[in-house]
Amino acid sequence: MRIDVVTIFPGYLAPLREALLGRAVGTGLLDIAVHDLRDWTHDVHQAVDDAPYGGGPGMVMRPHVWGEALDDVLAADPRPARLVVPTPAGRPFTQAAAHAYAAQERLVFACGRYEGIDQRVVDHYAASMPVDEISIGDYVLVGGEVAVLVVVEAVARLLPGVLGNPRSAAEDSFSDGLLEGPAYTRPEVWRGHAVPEVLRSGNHGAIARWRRDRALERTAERRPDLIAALPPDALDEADRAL
Ligand SMILES: Nc1cc(-c2ccc3ccn(Cc4ccccc4)c3c2)n[nH]1
Repeated sequence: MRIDVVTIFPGYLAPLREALLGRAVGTGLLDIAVHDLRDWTHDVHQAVDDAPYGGGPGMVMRPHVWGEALDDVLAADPRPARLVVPTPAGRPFTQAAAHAYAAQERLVFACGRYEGIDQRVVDHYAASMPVDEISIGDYVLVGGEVAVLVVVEAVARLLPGVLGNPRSAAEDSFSDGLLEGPAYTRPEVWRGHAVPEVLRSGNHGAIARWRRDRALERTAERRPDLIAALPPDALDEADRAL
């Protein structure tokens, strides 16, 4: 998979070169290119923003610089691409979206700053390619870069060979629609807190049941919306007895 990121703060994307993702890039599983939007400005001030039409606070990113940048970035590789634009007003980015993105040959991320990017940029490219405006949560960031780090990590970990242990991607949170339950490791007792007995019993049936019960309890308590969204046949009799 090829990933391009266009931003006025390329340094913000440095973490993509670290650890797991860094190795994925090094082994050719992932090809990441970060581009400085200001490379496509022509004025001495390298202006990328201007006052919003209709008034209002802050500045908006000008369409023509984005158009020149995205035209060049898209033309640099023949693979079909999906343009992803983080914004507070976007559709929620979910694990399902991460799986959909992991199946893409190429993702191009446009990182806005200020009050966002002139809407005509999204409208223009949406006429010739898939474009997603996405939100990573109901809180307001200062720009799109952190959202891109989140999305790239969530997607890259699903790519075969990126994670050391492929099982965990298939069985992690949200894969069965529930939150992950509690996890424990040595020592058996830490500051007076013992590991739940069942986890040391070797009884795999009881362990699976206990883990499912803890995941159901946690999900019902913290994310009742996920319980409500489960398909009717998702909960068995033992689940309902909880
Ligand atoms: N989930 C999520 C995404 C963002 C996000 C993404 C891109 C940008 C570009 C500029 N801003 C700042 C901004 C503040 C207020 C209104 C509009 C834009 C961004 C915020 N915040 N929260």
